[in-house]
Amino acid sequence: MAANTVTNAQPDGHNHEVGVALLHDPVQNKGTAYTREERREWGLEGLLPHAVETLDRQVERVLDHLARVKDDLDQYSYLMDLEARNETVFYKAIMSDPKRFIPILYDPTVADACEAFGNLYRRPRGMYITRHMKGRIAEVLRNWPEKDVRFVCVSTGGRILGLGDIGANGMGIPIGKLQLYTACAAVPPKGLLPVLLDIGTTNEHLRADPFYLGTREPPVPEHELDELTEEFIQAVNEVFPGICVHFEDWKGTDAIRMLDRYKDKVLCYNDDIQGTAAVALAGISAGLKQTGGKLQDQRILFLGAGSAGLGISKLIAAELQTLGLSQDEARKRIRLFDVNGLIESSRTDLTETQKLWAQDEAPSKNFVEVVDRFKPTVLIGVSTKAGAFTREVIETMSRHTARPIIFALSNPTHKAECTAEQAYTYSKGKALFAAGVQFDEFEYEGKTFRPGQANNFYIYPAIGLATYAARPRLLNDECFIVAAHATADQIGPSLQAKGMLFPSQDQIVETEITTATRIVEYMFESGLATVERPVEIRSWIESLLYNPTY
Ligand SMILES: O=C([O-])CC(=O)C(=O)O
Ligand SMILES: [Mg+2]
Repeated sequence: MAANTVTNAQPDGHNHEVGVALLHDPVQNKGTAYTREERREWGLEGLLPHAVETLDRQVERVLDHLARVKDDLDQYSYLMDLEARNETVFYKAIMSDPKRFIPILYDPTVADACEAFGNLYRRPRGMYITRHMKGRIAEVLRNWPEKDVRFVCVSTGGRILGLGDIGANGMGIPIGKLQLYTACAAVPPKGLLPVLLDIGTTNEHLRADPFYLGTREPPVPEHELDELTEEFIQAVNEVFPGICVHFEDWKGTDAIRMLDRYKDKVLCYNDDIQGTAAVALAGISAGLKQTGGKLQDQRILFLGAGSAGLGISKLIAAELQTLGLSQDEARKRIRLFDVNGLIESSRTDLTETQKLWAQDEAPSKNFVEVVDRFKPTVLIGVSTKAGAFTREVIETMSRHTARPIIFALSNPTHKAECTAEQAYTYSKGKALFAAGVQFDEFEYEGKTFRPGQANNFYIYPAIGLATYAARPRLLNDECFIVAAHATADQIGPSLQAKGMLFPSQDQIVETEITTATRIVEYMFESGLATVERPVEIRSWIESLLYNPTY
């Protein structure tokens, strides 16, 4: 019995479990791949079936099983269990076919997983920090077994995808986002920590649900959230020095406030603001390469003026200023329209950030009228209003512009402002279209259209890999602009000919390494990096990558 509980110290200082404990450690476990010698050495004899398998055979079994599971959410659950048993097989399987597995691990399936979080729950993952731990957050973080944590992805659950406030059910998002650091950019999974900052929820339905696993209280007031976040930021930096904080899916106003407060003080970023902005900029740049237009000549209209819309506007304006426009001129190229109508200077309900975008012009609550008046060449939906890009909206836009660029970014699928089919049909095949989720190819009048997926997963894993390698002091907007251009530059002539706005997902790891290389070059040039500059950046980055193998 004793052999099953003792651990053996390894030369690297880590303990090598033995016996059943070894089979229950997902990082070390090799399952049926243990050789006969290893089985003898680690007390595993009799605990495994006879066959000794290769990693490839183990992966084949997983793929064979998944091919027979019809329901995406069942596939998701199977994969989560696999990760909890054997991390190597899990990553090897999903990295063997990222295009197939991104929609399972992540958007749109992760949306269903979050909504059913309390029902699907099997075992804890990541950390849950609540208001009750106030004053003791550092102590609580020390319960995490890994000491060299490099990224914490933290959500309050306050605005999960387009689903609104789902409180602690939102934990699926930090988990999924960090899995994509590894699946899309080969960032080693060991130092990735998902955190749900459980501040309560406005969602009364969930608070009354017997299976709900979060605090059943309304959210803490703003000043208390700010205190809790301040303590959290200090604590993660104290317990895990050099950590990068990735903010994800906070309520919009909280997201903007926290990013403004921390971006110049600690290593952090907000994926919904900066990652989404960069992917939108990448898509617009790629679209303009196809239409031959220039960014400074575009008129860009947003439906939705929350953290994503404001983040994209800010990044586009920053880019326009580098092209020579004044701040004023840059802002004039952009309009935002939200639930209360056009953002213009007579509005009295605007936040400080929204006011920056208010022009002196006639108020309007009619979106089609604004489309007709402003004549956008680029239309971006970040509203969570499914179907808001109606036939009338798209037809009106198409009357004024030869190749309308239309991005329906709200997700999951049932929140998108329009479908690919609608964008192509209403624009009579003229639209360059992308959505936050992947829509199928669509055939219109004999031509096949390939919708893009304008999702921040093209950006944040590369930002993660660059940060992992260069350990920058801070991340600034320029890092995201570099990421956007690096992404757009990877759509070669053959992809452009097919109307593609984003690189193919089949080679996503290669793509993101290329993007990360450009970001790291910028980090060295700008003095953000804190490590010594290697002679050859790309091969150095490649030497740091996670490779799922035994
Ligand atoms: O997760 C995604 O697909 C994009 C995203 O960050 C969000 O919608 O909050
Ligand atoms: Mg998000």
